[in-house]
Amino acid sequence: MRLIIQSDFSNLSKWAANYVAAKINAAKPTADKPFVLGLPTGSSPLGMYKSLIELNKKGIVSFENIITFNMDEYVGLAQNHPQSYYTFMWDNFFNYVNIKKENVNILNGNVADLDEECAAYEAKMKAVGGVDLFLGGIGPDGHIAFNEPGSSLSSRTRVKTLTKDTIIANSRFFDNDINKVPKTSVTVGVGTILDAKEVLIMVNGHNKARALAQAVEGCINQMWTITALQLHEKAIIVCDEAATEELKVGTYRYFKDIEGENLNPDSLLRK
Ligand SMILES: N[C@@H]1[C@@H](O)[C@H](O)[C@@H](COP(=O)(O)O)O[C@@H]1O
Repeated sequence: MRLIIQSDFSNLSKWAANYVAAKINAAKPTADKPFVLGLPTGSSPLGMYKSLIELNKKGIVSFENIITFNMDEYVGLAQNHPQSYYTFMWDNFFNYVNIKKENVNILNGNVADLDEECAAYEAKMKAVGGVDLFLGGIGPDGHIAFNEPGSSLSSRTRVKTLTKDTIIANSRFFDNDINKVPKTSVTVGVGTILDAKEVLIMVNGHNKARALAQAVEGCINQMWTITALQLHEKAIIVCDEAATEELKVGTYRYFKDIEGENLNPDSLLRK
């Protein structure tokens, strides 16, 4: 696993966006050979989406031949609800880049048969050749997508009940009222994420420090589902200084030293 430590959220976001753009450009996607991205919601990826929109406007990266699969969605929230992940994605990213609507995939949490929806999502990912790069954030309890503590590390796309911690954390988007937060979600599994050719996770802020320490220094275990990333052959975590608070000094220095010039976001687009 690589750990890229950036000074702040702005540089973390720029690094992640430049990495994504460089990967897309290196793959030279076409209509017949599209590049497949896995995408998250939440506050962690917001800066990256802004940077990608800028790169797209400047002609540095195109989303014309990109297929996307979002990680998760609430169950029972109308698609046009301001807090649905569908609305989030169109408001914060898709409306501002040259992506084709038919190439966007987001789980529908309003269908009668959610199990069928989840199975079809997995099948579609496979049909397009699998995810090339899965992007993500993590919850303060180390959950990835909505794979809450105790989720199987080989889980696939399915319905998940949200924990009290997540409901409380996400109530900030629902007038701070936990009763308004949906109690269940549909989410890709840990196994689904591990199947991607590459995984890039963004972690920022003090409230993620314990989760980051578990992810990098902890043992692989189902109570911190992000630790499964240690099993992936090409995993990167990009974080800010605030999130490193619980890392050992030696771990922090090790990754700073080993990444050297790679820490400069501009170096990614020069290659
Ligand atoms: N399902 C999402 C996760 O995919 C996300 O990583 C997490 C952290 O959100 P934030 O980035 O806002 O801290 O929130 C939710 O639970």
